[in-house]
Amino acid sequence: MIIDVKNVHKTYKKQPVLKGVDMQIEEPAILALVGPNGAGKTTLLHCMTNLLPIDQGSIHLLGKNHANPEIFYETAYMQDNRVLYDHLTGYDHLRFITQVQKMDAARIHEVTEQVGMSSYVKKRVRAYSLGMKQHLLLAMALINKPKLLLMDEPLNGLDPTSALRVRHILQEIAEAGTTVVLSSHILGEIDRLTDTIYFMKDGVLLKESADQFAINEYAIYVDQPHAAKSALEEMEHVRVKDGVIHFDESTVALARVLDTVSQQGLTITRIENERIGAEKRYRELFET
Ligand SMILES: Nc1ncnc2c1ncn2[C@@H]1O[C@H](COP(=O)(O)OP(=O)(O)OP(=O)(O)O)[C@@H](O)[C@H]1O
Repeated sequence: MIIDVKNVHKTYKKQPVLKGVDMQIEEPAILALVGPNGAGKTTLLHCMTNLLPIDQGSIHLLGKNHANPEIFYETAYMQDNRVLYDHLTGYDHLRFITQVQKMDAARIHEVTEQVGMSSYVKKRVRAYSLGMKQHLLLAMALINKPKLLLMDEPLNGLDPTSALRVRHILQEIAEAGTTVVLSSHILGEIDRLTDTIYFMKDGVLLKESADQFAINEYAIYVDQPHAAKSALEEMEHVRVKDGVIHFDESTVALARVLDTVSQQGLTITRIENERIGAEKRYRELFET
């Protein structure tokens, strides 16, 4: 089993945070950990990697007890940037890991190219932006080619190009057999990465598959926005805003909207389609 978390409890002083968490992963996959601030996501990741002791339950990663330090030859944990040392360079951080893990230093060059930080790897971390620090943390997490990669908010502070690059890297390593667990508040990005979401609510994990709640949201742009409004505003579940026709495919058939548009003699100039899953379910679970 890749991840076997059983009935884990964790209380800080008198505040219970994890109240019987279970997570069993048998096949390589990308899994998202989602929940509001303070729900306990970081606490769970810290417990999984044994940075925090658990009060009750058991945790095994890649078949080994999580207290066995050998797990770090095959597991990586990308934490937030407080683990970085300002006065050291990115290279120093990576070199330290290759030395401890007895890896060839040539791997540093490979991984810095992969995450796109070659131009500043020799600069001190104090001169890094938030996004540059995220790149370094990612390089540190990937350098030992982990079979299991745990990531706390890896998309924080990334510009759209970097976020795209990270998404591609995660998809690539997942296809090659690495299991990735990432916590994130960027729900649109989660929808692009995975269908398997663990929502953390009231100290336990609810496993959900986006297949069951995702919707296909369409936005159709036409050449005569005013005509679109009068032709479609009567249609149930269709909204026309600023001349753009919006609807969710589970409530209105695409063909029906397209027929109406063409009957009115309108020309479609653009169609956008977005899968919305994590965000919709998040609202149902946490904003009631
Ligand atoms: N060292 C600590 N001592 C006491 N309480 C703590 C400690 N660390 C976290 N907590 C509390 O535990 C709860 C869960 O915190 P945690 O950081 O795990 O949440 P999170 O889901 O990762 O939140 P975020 O999305 O804001 O990162 C919070 O109420 C927090 O105040």
